[in-house]
Amino acid sequence: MRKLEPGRLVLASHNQGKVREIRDLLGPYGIEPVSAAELDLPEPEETGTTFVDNADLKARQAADLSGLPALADDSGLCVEALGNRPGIFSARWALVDPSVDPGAGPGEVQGGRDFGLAMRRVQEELEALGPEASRAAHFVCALAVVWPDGRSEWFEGRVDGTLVWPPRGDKGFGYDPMFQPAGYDLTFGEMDPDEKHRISHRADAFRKLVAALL
Ligand SMILES: O=c1nc[nH]c2c1ncn2[C@H]1C[C@H](O)[C@@H](COP(=O)(O)OP(=O)(O)OP(=O)(O)O)O1
Ligand SMILES: [Mg+2]
Repeated sequence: MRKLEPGRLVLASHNQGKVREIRDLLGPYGIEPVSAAELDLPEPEETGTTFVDNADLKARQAADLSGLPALADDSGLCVEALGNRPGIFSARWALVDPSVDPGAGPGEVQGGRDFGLAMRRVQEELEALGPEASRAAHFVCALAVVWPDGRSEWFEGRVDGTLVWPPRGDKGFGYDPMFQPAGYDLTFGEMDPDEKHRISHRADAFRKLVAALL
């Protein structure tokens, strides 16, 4: 299997929180990816129906446009009592434009995102199910590496936990303040990055990527 080389990898993500975490996770291996923003790559429409599909399409577009190997991450929060929603729609539930139905379909990803709003949407849907509803949830992360010749490899990770309300902490991004991983008293929003990187869905997927490609 081909190996990743330092200085020759595009990171196909437009989410600054995610880019920071992926740089942290790759740093110990001497890989400093070029970001999609630095190359001025457009943000593709995420038309896939699974995390892996969407990670693949984001990495594929970046590899095609740059001629370099590309890495993408598609991830999200799956709430068990909500039939694993928002799932692949996790970023879209944060869209501020109320004309976008957050569960309806791919929609158009534009405008601001507000994760205070997205977390309230999750909490309101859980409250509507009544006090006995399970608050179990998990994060999923799918990583795709697409080589310039179009071949690809995929790695998936997961972390289980519970949703808390109100949200706590401002260290992470996205839904971190309402997610408390199993076995911990802190939410991801309250944890130092090093601690999150030991247990997160992204770290789990990265361990598999590192074993295969580094
Ligand atoms: O560790 C995490 N902690 C908290 N929230 C998280 C995490 N990981 C994913 N999430 C949520 C928020 C994110 O916005 C969405 C992923 O959506 P996703 O399409 O994969 O990413 P994105 O649109 O933010 O950036 P991009 O597609 O350019 O990589 O799930
Ligand atoms: Mg996205």
